[in-house]
Amino acid sequence: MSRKVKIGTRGSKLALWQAYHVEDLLKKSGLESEIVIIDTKGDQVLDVSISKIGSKGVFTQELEDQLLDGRIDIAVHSAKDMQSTLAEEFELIAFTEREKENDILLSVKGGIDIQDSSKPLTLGTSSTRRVATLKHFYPHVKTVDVRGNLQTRIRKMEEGLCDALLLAYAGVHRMGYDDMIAGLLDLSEFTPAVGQGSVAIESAKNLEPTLRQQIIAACNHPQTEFRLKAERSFLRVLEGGCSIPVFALATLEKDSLILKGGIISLDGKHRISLEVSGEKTESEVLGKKLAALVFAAGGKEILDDIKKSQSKP
Ligand SMILES: NCc1[nH]cc(CCC(=O)O)c1CC(=O)O
Repeated sequence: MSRKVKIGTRGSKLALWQAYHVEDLLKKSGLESEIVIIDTKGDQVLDVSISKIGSKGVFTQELEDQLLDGRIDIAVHSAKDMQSTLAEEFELIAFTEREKENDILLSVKGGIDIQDSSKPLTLGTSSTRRVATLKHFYPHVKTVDVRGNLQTRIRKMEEGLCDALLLAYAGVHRMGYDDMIAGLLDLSEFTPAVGQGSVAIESAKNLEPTLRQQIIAACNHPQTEFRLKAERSFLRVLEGGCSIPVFALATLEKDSLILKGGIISLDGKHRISLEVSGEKTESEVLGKKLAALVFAAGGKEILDDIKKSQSKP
């Protein structure tokens, strides 16, 4: 019998759900675990835009410190919140089975239809990708910035800040708000953020090899891993932090992987979305290939413009 796996997680409700999910997967494989809640800088400054405090590692730094000194064995994250490039000492060892990767509309009132441009509609979101996507496909829709956890956002919506929230299905489903879902958005328009819908397990590279292997066997979903590796390889080239409207979605058809992805200008005017396909075992190569195509098609200019506008005070 091996020792208890120490699972590090942030303390938000979504993070805890994810940690319990990993705990369940470990348990099914006969691995005991305990959950260690770790407060991160990102948790302390929820009312400040993440792009203002610098997105790099605000939700991961404290977890990584504890991975390094062995206070925890693994850290559990929403895969989509993970930077595309980790520091040398760390790696993502497993990706849990992805759930529906769509964005959705969440509302307490009926009759929410983004197609209907005859009625005013205000959506709450704080994602640059979602705002830019709306500007591109649904310019009649107004957006309002809404932050905080799901419960807080729902309260703000109920207070009248917006008609509906635009969110990831995964988080809404995990928090048990399925019955408030007013519509699933089309993947070809609202192509999700890289990794959306899967939980990533991070470890230090010096984690004991047998334990590492047991955790992978218990938690990793190989199909999801192929998909996320392709998407993350694409993101790595685009260096898209969470404040850049980059999107990608890989799907598998038997052994071939289809990777769609691109970038949108902040004003929604320019949207580049391309597709590559090949063997699933070539996922990382496919990600780089797609990135090169997107850059060549004008993505480089869009990215440079966004970076320029965001570096202004
Ligand atoms: N951006 C924050 C975030 N990070 C992970 C999720 C949901 C879970 C997931 O997509 O895996 C969310 C909420 C959202 O985007 O609506």
